[in-house]
Formats: sequence, structure tokens, C-alpha cells
Amino acid sequence: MVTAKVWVLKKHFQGFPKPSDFDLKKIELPSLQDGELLLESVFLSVDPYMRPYSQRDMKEGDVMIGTQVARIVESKNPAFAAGAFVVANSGWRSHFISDGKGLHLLPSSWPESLPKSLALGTVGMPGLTAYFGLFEVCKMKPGETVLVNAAAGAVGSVVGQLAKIGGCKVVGCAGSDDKVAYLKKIGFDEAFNYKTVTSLDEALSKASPDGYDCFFDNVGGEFSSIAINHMKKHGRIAVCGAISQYNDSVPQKGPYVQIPMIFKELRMEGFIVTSWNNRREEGQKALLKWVLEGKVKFHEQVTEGFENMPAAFIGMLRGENLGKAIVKV
Ligand SMILES: NC(=O)C1=CN([C@@H]2O[C@H](COP(=O)(O)OP(=O)(O)OC[C@H]3O[C@@H](n4cnc5c(N)ncnc54)[C@H](OP(=O)(O)O)[C@@H]3O)[C@@H](O)[C@H]2O)C=CC1
Ligand SMILES: O=C(O)CCC[C@H](O)\C=C/C=C/C=C/C(=O)C/C=C\CCCCCO
Repeated sequence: MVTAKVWVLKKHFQGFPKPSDFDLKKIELPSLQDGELLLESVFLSVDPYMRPYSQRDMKEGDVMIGTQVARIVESKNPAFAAGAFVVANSGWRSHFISDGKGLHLLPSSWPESLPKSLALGTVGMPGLTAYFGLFEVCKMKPGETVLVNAAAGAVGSVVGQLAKIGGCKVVGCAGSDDKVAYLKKIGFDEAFNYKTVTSLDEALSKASPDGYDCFFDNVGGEFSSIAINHMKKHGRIAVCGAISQYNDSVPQKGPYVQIPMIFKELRMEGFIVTSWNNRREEGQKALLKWVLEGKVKFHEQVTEGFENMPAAFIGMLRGENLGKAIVKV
């Protein structure tokens, strides 16, 4: 019998999640039935969506939602061999049983030299978010100017690099000087610390006096209400996330955006990356190629130990991560 450790949501979050909102439990896993697999999590992802989705999709006592790279320990399913690695969406669990549905084998072209955790970040859901958000929602064109916030994060850092590959000028903002330095290192044309600039308006004007054709918005709130006034005519805004709102008990009432929307004839479009699940392979192949060519750099904020999942999650929400926040079991 295998004993699995799982993190459950003990209490719905009020504001920022607290360690006391989680409970670590042990579950004895049964023996495998025909068609089933036993897997052990090797890397687990902590992502911003877990904060709002927990409110919408979970009840207290549920296992926290989330994805992992897992190794197949034992298989009674002919489609999956023991020893292979998959991306699963099985939540915060150290071990779990699956019938094979919803498991994505890592691409066979995955080189040994590349950390498998990238399948949760740059070459996984966040990277695909950047890929489809830029190409399908922003529809960026060479020579345009792209703005991205939370730019040193899992999604934002890929947005900036893909926009450079696409021949654009890229402006990014992040919440620390170290992150700003990282953005310049990976090729952003302009980068600033939104926490320390005296005026966001001035910082946006200085970074791109002519304004922005595309705004990849990961943050929402006041930043977006100001940034929208810096959009060029017929600009496009990809509403990817609103992390500035997730931990607020009472969402901010931002200034209205309709006026610039009308006068600048802007297109503002929200999206969820799962809308392109049928093109997942295309995106992963492209991202893997650019990583291997060195055109897309990656950085991971790795927290060691399954017992530290809540700390990694809370740390990411507080901006302590540079690049994709990952937990290594
Ligand atoms: N639509 C979709 O399909 C998807 C949407 N998303 C969204 O994309 C965004 C980025 O996700 P991801 O790259 O995984 O996360 P990150 O790796 O960027 O980590 C979150 C970052 O958000 C920033 N942040 C946190 N709170 C605030 C705040 N109050 N104001 C401004 N910035 C803040 C912090 O960076 P900093 O130091 O810059 O403050 C923090 O490091 C999120 O909004 C997420 O919900 C992600 C995946 C899919
Ligand atoms: O099990 C699930 O559905 C979660 C799957 C997560 C998976 O890896 C794929 C997509 C992740 C999407 C992330 C979206 C965002 O981060 C945007 C977050 C929140 C927007 C507001 C949601 C409000 C819910 O009430």
C-alpha cells in the first residue's frame, strides 16, 4: 500500500491565503485495478488561478487544485509505461492513481538536459498562455510595441521574449529591481519597477512615447486603468489575468475605461488558455524549439519539499518568485 500526502483547503481564503487555511493529510492508496496507473509527483506547480478558482470551484476539505509533472511508478494501463513522465492535473498530491485520462506524456523529443519542470512553466500552460495570448488575441505584428506587466513571471517573461522573436519593441514592468534587471537580461527593450516609479503614467510615456499597440495584461486594477490611456489607435488588449484583484476581499472599483476604448477604437479581449487545448502540441513544439535555440530563456523559483507547497503558493502571490514558481518534491 502506498501512503499519499495531500494538501486540502481547510478554510476558504479571506484576502491573502494563510498557512492555517491548509491542512496536510495522509491517504492510503488502494492496489491498482486493470487500466490504472500509480504516479508520484516530481514537480508541482503553484499558479495564481488557484486563488480565484478555489473560491469558485472548491469546497472546504477538497484537495487543492493544481498540476504536476509525475513519474509513472506502476502501470496496469497498456498506453502508459512505468518510468515515463506525464503532466497531470491531479492537485496537490505526492502520489495518486489515474485511469490515464487527462495525462499528457512529455514530448518524446524532450532532451534529458532540460528540466522536466519546464512542462509546468515555459513549455507548459503559462508558456502556452503567452503564445496564444500574443499570436491569437493581441495578434502582434513586427514593428509594433508590446506592453506586459508581471513581466518577470511565468507568463510575462515568455510574452516579452516571444514578442522580441516577433520583431516587436517590448516594455515590461515588475515589482523588484532584480526582476527589472532580469527583464533587460532576457531582451526587454524597456523595463521598470512599478512599485518605485513616482508616476506610472510618466513611466509608461517614457518607455514608449508613442504608446502601445498591444497590452498583455496579467494584473488588472489601477495599472490597467492607467495603461489603457497609453494605447495607440486600434490597439489590442489581451486580458490574461487580474492578479491585483485576486486577494482583495472587496475588488477595487477602478476608473472607467470605456472612454479610451471608444475614442481609440480599442479591442479588449479576455481569454483562457484552455480554449486552445486542441493546439497544445503546436504551441509546446514551438516553445520547446525556441528554448533549445536559446531564444527563450527561462528561470524557475524552486521551493524544495512537498510540505512547503502553501509557502510557495503564498510567496508567488506576494511576488517572491522570479520566473515560474515550482515545488520540487
Ligand atoms: N488567462 C489564462 O489562461 C491564464 C492567465 N494567467 C494569469 O496570468 C497572470 C500571471 O500568471 P503567472 O505568470 O502564472 O504568475 P507569475 O509567475 O507572474 O507570479 C505572479 C506575479 O504577479 C505579480 N503580482 C502579484 N500581486 C500583484 C499586484 N497586486 N499587482 C501587480 N502585480 C502583482 C508578482 O510579480 P511582481 O513582482 O511583478 O509584482 C508575482 O510574482 C495572472 O494574473 C494569472 O492569473 C496565467 C495563466 C493562464
Ligand atoms: O482544473 C482547472 O480547471 C484548472 C486548470 C488550470 C490549467 O492549468 C489551465 C488553465 C489555467 C487558467 C488560468 C487562468 C487564470 O489564471 C485567470 C484567472 C482568473 C480569472 C478570474 C477567475 C474568476 C473565477 O471566479
